[in-house]
Amino acid sequence: MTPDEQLAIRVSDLVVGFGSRTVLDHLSLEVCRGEILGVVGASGGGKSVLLRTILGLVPKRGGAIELFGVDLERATPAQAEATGRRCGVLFQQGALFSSLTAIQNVQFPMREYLDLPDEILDEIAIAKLEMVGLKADDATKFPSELSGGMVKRVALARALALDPEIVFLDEPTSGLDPLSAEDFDMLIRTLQQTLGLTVYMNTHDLDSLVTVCDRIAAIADGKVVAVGPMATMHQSDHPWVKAYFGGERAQLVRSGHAEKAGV
Ligand SMILES: Nc1ncnc2c1ncn2[C@@H]1O[C@H](COP(=O)(O)OP(=O)(O)OP(=O)(O)O)[C@@H](O)[C@H]1O
Repeated sequence: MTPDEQLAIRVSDLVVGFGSRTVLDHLSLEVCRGEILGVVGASGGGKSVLLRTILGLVPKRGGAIELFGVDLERATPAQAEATGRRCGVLFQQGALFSSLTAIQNVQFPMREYLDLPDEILDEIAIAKLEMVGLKADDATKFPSELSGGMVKRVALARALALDPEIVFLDEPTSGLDPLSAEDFDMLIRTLQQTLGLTVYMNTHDLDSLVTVCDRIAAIADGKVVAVGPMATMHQSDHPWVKAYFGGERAQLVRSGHAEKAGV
C-alpha cells in the first residue's frame, strides 16, 4: 500500500464554527488503517464536533476531509453511500431507540441497506450481539431493561452491523463503573485485533488511553496540539497536555498499570 492508502482518515486545515465562535481552527489529523486512535481534549473543546464533521453531520467552513481517500463533499451519491457503509458509529449515551429491542436496534441499519430475509437478519444480529459479549436471551430486551454497560454493547453491536472497516466511538466508557469500563476497553481491543478494525475514539478516560490506544491526538485551542503514542504526550510542552497527562490522576493511572504489568 502507498502511504496514502494506509490512511483511513485525512483531515486537513479544518475550520468549523457556530455563529461567531470558531470551535475547530485549521485542525489537521491523520488516522492510519488498523490503529486505535484516542482523541482527547478539554470538555467543550470540540471532540464531538470533529467526529460529527468527519461523518458529514456538521458543516465545515474550510479545509478538507477524506475518508478512505474519498472527499465526501466531492463524491458522487454512490461513492458517498459506499464510504458511509465502511463506517460504524457509537454516539455518546449509546443512543439506542428506546421502543426497539436490542436485536431490533442492531437490525436497524441492516434493514436500511441489506435486502435479506428476516431469519438471516436474526442470525446476523444474534451473532453481532454475541460478538460484543451479550447472550441470545438479551436480544429481546428493551434498552430500559439493560444495564449501562449492556446498552453500550448493544450500541457497539449496532455500529458493527454492516461490517464496517472503521468505528467511531464517542466517549464509549463514560457512565460505566471502572470494571465495566475496563471490560469494554478489552472488548474494543479484541474486536480491533480480530476484525482488523480502525478505531477512532473520543475519550476522557485515562485508563482507556493507556490500555487500548495505539496513538493519542490531543485537541486544544481548536487544533491538534500533540499526536503520537503516550510517550509523545509526556514530552509535550503544551500547557493543557502537560496538565492532563502529568497531573496527579494520570500518574496514579500510570503507576496502577505498571503495578498490574509487574513493572
Ligand atoms: N450544533 C451546535 N450549535 C452550536 N454550538 C455547538 C453545536 N455543537 C457543538 N457546539 C459547541 O461546540 C463546542 C465543542 O463541543 P463538543 O461537543 O465538540 O465538545 P467536546 O470536546 O466533545 O466536549 P465533551 O468532552 O464535554 O463531550 C462547545 O462549545 C459546544 O457548545
